[in-house]
Amino acid sequence: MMKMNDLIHIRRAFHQIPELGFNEFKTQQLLLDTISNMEQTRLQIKTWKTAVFVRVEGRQDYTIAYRADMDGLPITEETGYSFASKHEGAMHACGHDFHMTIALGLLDHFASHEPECHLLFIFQPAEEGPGGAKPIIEADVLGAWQPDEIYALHIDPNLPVGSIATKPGLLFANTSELFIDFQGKGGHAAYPHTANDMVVACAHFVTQVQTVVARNIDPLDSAVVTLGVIAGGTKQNVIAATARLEGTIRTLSMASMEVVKSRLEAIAAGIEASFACKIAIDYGSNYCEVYNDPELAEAFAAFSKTRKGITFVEAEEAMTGEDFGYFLKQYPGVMFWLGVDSPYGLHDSRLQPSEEAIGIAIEHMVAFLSAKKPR
Ligand SMILES: CC(=O)N[C@@H](CCC[C@H](N)C(=O)O)C(=O)O
Repeated sequence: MMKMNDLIHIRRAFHQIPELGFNEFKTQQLLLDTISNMEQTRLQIKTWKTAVFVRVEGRQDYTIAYRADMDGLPITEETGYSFASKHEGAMHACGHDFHMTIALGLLDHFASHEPECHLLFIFQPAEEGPGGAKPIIEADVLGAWQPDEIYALHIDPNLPVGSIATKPGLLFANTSELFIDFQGKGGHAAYPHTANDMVVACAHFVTQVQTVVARNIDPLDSAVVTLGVIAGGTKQNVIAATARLEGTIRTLSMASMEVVKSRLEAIAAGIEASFACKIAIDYGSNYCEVYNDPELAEAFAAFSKTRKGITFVEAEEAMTGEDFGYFLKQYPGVMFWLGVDSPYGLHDSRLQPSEEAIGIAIEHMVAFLSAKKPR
């Protein structure tokens, strides 16, 4: 059985090897090595691309899945940790090192304590993009291992350690990535009349995008358009022939997603006309909302409220995205936040979640899954 020290060691090992979506090769190997040291009698293991699936045979013919995501982000770490990322320009800045460690702690427990229901652990690649849940479902990778219920957690830096938060129904937003390429005519800085400057066209586009939510979305609904990358040009005295924006759209309803996309396209058409350029919009990968099964979420909340050392918090809807939403479209289940009390937030190069939360989450979910009966 793994001890707390072993789990901290594993979390730090994951932390040092963050890998981007569908490139989680070392991460997959570390998962498999760790799982191979567990009691094997009731385990069945399979892999698909960089994903790992482990089924634990239980007493009742009812399967509860638990999902942990595996990928890191293209962020240069600035935590100052002795166990900081060894992969330059990549970091576990969204807590997936925690998510995997907690899942391993649970798996280790149930490998040597027969669970009431069958358990299915899903170590899923590419949550940050392009998305691993949908391809797993579409390729029917689970086959006969179909879950009856599914659960997952996400660390929450804003909540104190010992907190668990969720809500029935809508928890996270619909998302769409956004990649916008501007193509014009470059030229000499001193001859602007011979070119059409894509830095200026791009700047106009960025400014106009700020009206999309403010002037098209019902204030009682919610939407976000964030442009996280702006790039263009090659030299200070060369007029840029191209520019590129990268971002993401978040909406609580699918109707608002369609409104945002059509407004972006209308703005692009206007900029194309006024700057005599071409603009191509690519929506990359899209995630559906995360919608918790109301009955299961109420039951999970009720259980959490009975647990000593746990403070249950009624969550608000968040504009984060999660491709766990695709699993929840397929199987009833619950996603919840785990308090990790970091002074810096998710996707911050200084994210410092408290490792104390790992043991708390494992204990909580061991108790929950041990008490869980088929519906
Ligand atoms: C929990 C979390 O932070 N998830 C990510 C999901 C990103 C999806 C996709 N790459 C996008 O940017 O739209 C998030 O940023 O919310």
